[in-house]
Amino acid sequence: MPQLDTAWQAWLNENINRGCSPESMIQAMMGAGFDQASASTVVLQLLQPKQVGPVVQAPVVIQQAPAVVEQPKAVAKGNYHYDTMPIAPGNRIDVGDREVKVLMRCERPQVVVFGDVLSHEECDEIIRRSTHKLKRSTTVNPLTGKEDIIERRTSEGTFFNRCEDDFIAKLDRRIARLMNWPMENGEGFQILRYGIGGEYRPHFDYFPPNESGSAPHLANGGQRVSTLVMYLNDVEAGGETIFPDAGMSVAPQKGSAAYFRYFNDRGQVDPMTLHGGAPVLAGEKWIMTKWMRQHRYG
Ligand SMILES: O=C(O)CCC(=O)C(=O)O
Ligand SMILES: [Fe+2]
Repeated sequence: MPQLDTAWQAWLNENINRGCSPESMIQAMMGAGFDQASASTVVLQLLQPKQVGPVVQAPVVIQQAPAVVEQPKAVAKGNYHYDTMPIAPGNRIDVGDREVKVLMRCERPQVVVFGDVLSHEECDEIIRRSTHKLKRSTTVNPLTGKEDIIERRTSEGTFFNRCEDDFIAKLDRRIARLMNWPMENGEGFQILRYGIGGEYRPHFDYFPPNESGSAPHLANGGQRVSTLVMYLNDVEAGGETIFPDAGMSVAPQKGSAAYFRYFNDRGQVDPMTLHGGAPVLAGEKWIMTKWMRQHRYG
């Protein structure tokens, strides 16, 4: 049976935050080799935030929080200090095996839109490698063995561990170079698929400062610093990445990506990076996300 390591922990937290049904998460874990009892216990415990005592003891937390956890500082909108982004200047960025186009830069909040981050073949390959993992998330309730009445999930996801094989390692190297941040500070790639009506409600990618639930996350790698959302297909209608407070949206285009940065050198987090995935109106939407941390992750 696989270990409930930090990658699984991150996966569970992301899916819970996105409102995925417990059945789909348990099913996905069973598909990856966990037995039903372990998967159900972990998922159901995590869904009971009030029971802080026993949940904190749950086996998913494999890292002890260091004595002093760096606390990112929450600042009011407008008080975030915009220091220099690590992204290289210019209209094109050499990332070693490819030239990425810069399509748009915004300074407040810090958002950059890139073209040609992934080739169409690479996008297809990522989807091909993910599809069978997602298929395991069916609507059969593993607790009862019966088909659940479908309450439409708004997205389904899977993960690739950092550098898990040559293909992923090549992408990891390229993305680290583009984000200009150490590859070792990156979480694994998260893949999401949204069907019609699927959305990701506005949220922050950083762990909320001053909330006890952030401590186990911060203990491994520190705060999230920046995000790269890569679009793996063209969406017929809808599915933009929206920044509601900045009045901005990025339309998904196969091979393009949206970068945003929300953690500065002063340890502040930027509330203007509130963002989400708008509902898919026609077709489907596939993305691959990379989150970079302050320190080495994993
Ligand atoms: O679906 C999108 O465009 C946004 C995805 C997102 O916010 C994330 O993966 O953290
Ligand atoms: Fe996000």
